[in-house]
Amino acid sequence: KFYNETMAKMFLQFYEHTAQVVWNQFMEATWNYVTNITKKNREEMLHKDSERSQHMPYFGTWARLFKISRFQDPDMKRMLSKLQNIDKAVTPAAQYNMLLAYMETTYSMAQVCLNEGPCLPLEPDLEEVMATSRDEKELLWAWQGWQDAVGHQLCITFKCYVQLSNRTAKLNGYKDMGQLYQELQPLYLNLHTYMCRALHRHYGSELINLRGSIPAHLLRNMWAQFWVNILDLVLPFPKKPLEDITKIMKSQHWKPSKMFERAEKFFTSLGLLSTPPNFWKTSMMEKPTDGREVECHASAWDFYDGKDVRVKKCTEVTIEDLLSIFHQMGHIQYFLQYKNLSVIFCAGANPAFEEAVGSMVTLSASSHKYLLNRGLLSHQHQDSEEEVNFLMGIALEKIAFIPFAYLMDLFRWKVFDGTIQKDVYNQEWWNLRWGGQLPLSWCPPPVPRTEDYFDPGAKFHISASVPYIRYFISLVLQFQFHDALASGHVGPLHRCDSYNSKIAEKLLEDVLKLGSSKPWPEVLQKITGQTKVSAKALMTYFKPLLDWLVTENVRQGEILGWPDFSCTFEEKD
Ligand SMILES: O=C(CCC(O)(O)[C@H](Cc1ccccc1)NC(=O)c1ccccc1)N[C@@H](Cc1ccccc1)C(=O)O
Ligand SMILES: [Zn+2]
Repeated sequence: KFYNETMAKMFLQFYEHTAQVVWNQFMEATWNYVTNITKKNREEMLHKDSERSQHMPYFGTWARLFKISRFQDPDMKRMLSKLQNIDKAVTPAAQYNMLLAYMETTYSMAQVCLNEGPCLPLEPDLEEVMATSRDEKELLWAWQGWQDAVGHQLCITFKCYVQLSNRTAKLNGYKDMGQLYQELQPLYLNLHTYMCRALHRHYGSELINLRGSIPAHLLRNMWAQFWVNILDLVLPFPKKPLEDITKIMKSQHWKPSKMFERAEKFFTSLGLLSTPPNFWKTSMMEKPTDGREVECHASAWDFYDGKDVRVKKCTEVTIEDLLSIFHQMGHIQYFLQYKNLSVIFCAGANPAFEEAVGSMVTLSASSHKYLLNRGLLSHQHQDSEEEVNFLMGIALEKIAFIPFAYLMDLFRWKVFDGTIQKDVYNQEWWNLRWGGQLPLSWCPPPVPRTEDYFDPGAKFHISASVPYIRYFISLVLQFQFHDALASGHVGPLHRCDSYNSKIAEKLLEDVLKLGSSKPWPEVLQKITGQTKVSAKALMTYFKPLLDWLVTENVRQGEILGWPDFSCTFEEKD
């Protein structure tokens, strides 16, 4: 075993230089593929991927020769220990990477064809139908079409992917998630109970059984993960509807570039960094119209050369996409802040931090104050009833998301640890979603689903094998960050807008610059003063809504608690 620090320093510098080149080339090749899906670009990406997959274990093995317990320098110790575990992150098998590419491409290219006439892709067409259609049959057509289009093709492939994955189930980290999930239950349960009654009023009892589930296609989101598009059906005070920001954006002739400029301006208003000039040339901000096939799911890209950062998004002019752009610019801000660190530390304190930075900013950007100042709202003030309506809108995006984000990786961990066998993937997915032992989101499939389909694959992160628990933790974390930044703010948390806040700058800058060079509890403490993720700030934010919901549910004589699972899973006929 080596343990002299000079040797280790040279080793790390050698790793640093080679890793930067390998990662930059891999990102470039992957970018070329996802923004122009062709056979040639796929082969080039897979070639660079295999180089990356070999580079990691090679240095991982070498790093294990160092006895880090003998070292003094904490950064050196942390770098070497990260390197010693680096090859666990990638599966070298080439056919594994080919499967991944195939699944992700299948998702991105899937379309639903009308009997006679065009075939519709997910973005923007099917998502538009799901978000805006008021015709239950049309919603069902789009929902079923998409599940079948992707689920059918991935059914076999996903089984092979699981076979090849050497992922060990990370159930251990799971226990404290369960604790967080329990903490949020009262909020979710009250919201769900209220939603059932409100939707029952609208759709009638043939579609909504009063004490239980809401069919997945009625929530106006392809995955029933956000319910904000049915706000008009469940508005607590219907006489005081919220202004339609998408309509206002369109009437003001917003363009995608303006949406990106506004998001960037928010970060610079906090004294954070602006994007480099090439960002505006190299990013893909709209779906190409030259016939290229692209992967539309939004993402932010770091090319590990300290200057090339990009966003890829098929932007539509809607408030949902504006907030999504804030989320992407949060990733970009992290890239810019940690760019001078060793490539080993060029990541967020943990994956949930990466997701929480941008989402935290959307909390300010969704505030009445920010939108009013930006000319996106005209009503000067909100009375208490309008405030409840506002909080309902945010809750349909953030609270409805809780069970979905929780079960996405609960499902995958059960698949990887063998609890869920491959002959019942689809049935177990739907059981988790609306039946079973955990009170989850109760959104059953509107039509019977069989094992000829793999419906989880209809969600990007399953097809692209992107972990999801990061979004569940980010949901709690973003409110904790928002609350920390609001420390100078007077008034309720949901009215806080950190735009131009100098306190925010102080808190955020030091933290983002740390990348993953420090243990995340230490980083959390720097922002919030606590070392634990806590749902307290989230519950404070929604307190006025929860009070209203409890009163309303009691008034309606609701019996809280699990609905009767009268509708059992339809056996395959
Ligand atoms: O998927 C996203 C946004 C895309 C992303 O920014 O999280 C993206 C996902 C992705 C895409 C391709 C490969 C890997 C991950 N993540 C990034 O662009 C990213 C993440 C970490 C570091 C750098 C970039 N949001 C989730 C959940 C969500 C999050 C926030 C608000 C609403 C909804 C969803 O839509 O279901
Ligand atoms: Zn993200």
